[in-house]
Amino acid sequence: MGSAAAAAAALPASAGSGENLVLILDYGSQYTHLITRRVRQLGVLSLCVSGTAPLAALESLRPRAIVLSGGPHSVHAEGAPTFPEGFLDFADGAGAHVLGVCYGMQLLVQSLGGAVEPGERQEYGKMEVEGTAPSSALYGEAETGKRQTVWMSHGDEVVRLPEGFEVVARSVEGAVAAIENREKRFYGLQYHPEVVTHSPQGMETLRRFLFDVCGIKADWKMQDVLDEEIKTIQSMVGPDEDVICALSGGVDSTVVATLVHKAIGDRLHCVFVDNGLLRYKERERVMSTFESDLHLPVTCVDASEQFLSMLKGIEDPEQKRKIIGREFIAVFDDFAHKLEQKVGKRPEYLVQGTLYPDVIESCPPPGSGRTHSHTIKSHHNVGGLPKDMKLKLIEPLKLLFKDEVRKLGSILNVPDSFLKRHPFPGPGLAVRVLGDVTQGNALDTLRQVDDIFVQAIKDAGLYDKIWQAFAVFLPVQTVGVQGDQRTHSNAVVLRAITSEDGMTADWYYFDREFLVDVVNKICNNVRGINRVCQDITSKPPATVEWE
Ligand SMILES: Nc1ncnc2c1ncn2[C@@H]1O[C@H](COP(=O)(O)OP(=O)(O)OP(=O)(O)O)[C@@H](O)[C@H]1O
Ligand SMILES: O=c1[nH]c(=O)c2[nH+]cn([C@@H]3O[C@H](COP(=O)(O)O)[C@@H](O)[C@H]3O)c2[nH]1
Ligand SMILES: NC(=O)CC[C@H](N)C(=O)O
Ligand SMILES: [Mg+2]
Repeated sequence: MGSAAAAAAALPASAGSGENLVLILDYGSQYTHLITRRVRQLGVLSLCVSGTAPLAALESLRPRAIVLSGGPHSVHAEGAPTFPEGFLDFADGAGAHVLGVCYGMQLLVQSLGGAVEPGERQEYGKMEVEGTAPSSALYGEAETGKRQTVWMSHGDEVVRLPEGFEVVARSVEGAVAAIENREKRFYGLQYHPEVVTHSPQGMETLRRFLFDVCGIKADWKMQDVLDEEIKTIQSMVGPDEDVICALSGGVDSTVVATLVHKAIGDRLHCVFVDNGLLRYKERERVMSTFESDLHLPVTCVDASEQFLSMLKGIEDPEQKRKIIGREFIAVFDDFAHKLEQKVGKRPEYLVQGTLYPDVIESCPPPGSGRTHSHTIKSHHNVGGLPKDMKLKLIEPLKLLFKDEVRKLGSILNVPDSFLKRHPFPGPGLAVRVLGDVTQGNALDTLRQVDDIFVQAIKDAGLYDKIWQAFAVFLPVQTVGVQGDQRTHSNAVVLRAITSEDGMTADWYYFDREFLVDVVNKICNNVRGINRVCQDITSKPPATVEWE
């Protein structure tokens, strides 16, 4: 998975024939997914695939426009990623428009016979660029001679253009900032238009590229996504077939369950698994709110002993994730068997609330310098799935980001009390108790700390301002003094982040009074904790969860 072929296979019917599809080829920039998001914000479906994917996969997608992302490599470096073989001829033959961003532009220039060299100085951060050509398609005549602020992050620069190209903007330092070969439909930007906070006109440039240059239509709307997904599910699932839905009570599975229920009604059977790794009173909350607020019947399977016994003594984070992925499927298989006995036919499909970031992060594209083909972490519902699984997956949200799922949910009239919930990972507290989850009283201790922290955030009216907040249990004991007694107890960490989609994140800055109050509550109420720390690392370089 994670390859262009997988993306092609997952292409929803709502993507149409590709005539209004934008493909982002990833060369490892930390901003690649931002390009995908900006294009979607303009109402156009965009998909992100590896920049070194085989050409056949791109051909089947038939995109109208292809954006080449930035990347950490120099085009001269050994092993620097390059186009799929035959890419330039394919783009030409298919009439696709190609926009290279930073590394993408440098790769385009070098491949077409121009020259890229290490610049005399590097340009990092905000920079002024000036339009230099009235004929420019990206800027238009009105921008000629005008300056705009843009976000630069490069060491190499274009020193000679390939034949047929024109410089249409330069930085005030004189570096080539934008190029065009309108006849061949090749375009390049040395800066990052997708970083709109620092390139304020970046969105306008992307808009011009998509609509004026490529002639793409903004036809990607959440209502259409919903209608198409419902039709697809209805045609996939036979009229007498029952389907299982893995329901966690989180945003994604709630939206997906509501959507599939709309498609096939009561042939949908939601299963909520108590894996022993849930938060304080989570099971009770899910079971009571689902029937009362959403009118969706749910079966709760208590598999906590099964999960915890398999996790006993396991310290490696990836191993923990794989075990959890496997046990989830074992529970669903078992449920399928029981349902077969009841309804007379074995369910073939399992619905999951898998999102685009789960797929991107579980299976980074090969050649992407950001990850160097490393799996950052196996999300239990993607990379953690067993290879021999029998149930086939229905994952209608697989191409959506979290905020897009929230929009879809509101079209489906899912109440805000579900849609505004902070994300909670399927492996649950197992990725928040570092090391062996069964150590001592760790899980119960963490449940109490987490509940105090999140409740304090709600009481302070901060819940909706924060994207995700939780506590982490450290297998570390430190010395403290409580009630005049020496203690040697565990430390916990509080983590609260802001984010758009969980792919990048910043830490949330609490007032001193808030923190003082929370730390007091934790140390006074939770036995076995005498030290509280706050995680002030963004993503990157950290990830959101600790494991
Ligand atoms: N305890 C659980 N029981 C059944 N299915 C689960 C459970 N936890 C996770 N899943 C399945 O795994 C999928 C991915 O989990 P994930 O946490 O990303 O999504 P979510 O729980 O639906 O939403 P959120 O990210 O808001 O928590 C879920 O959509 C659901 O299908
Ligand atoms: O369902 C899930 N299964 C998983 O295995 C998993 N791992 C991380 N997360 C959630 O994903 C977002 C990004 O987290 P990371 O920066 O830790 O990868 C954050 O919102 C995390 O809580 C998961 N969700
Ligand atoms: N941000 C980028 O794409 C950088 C491209 C290349 N690594 C350079 O430094 O010029
Ligand atoms: Mg969840």
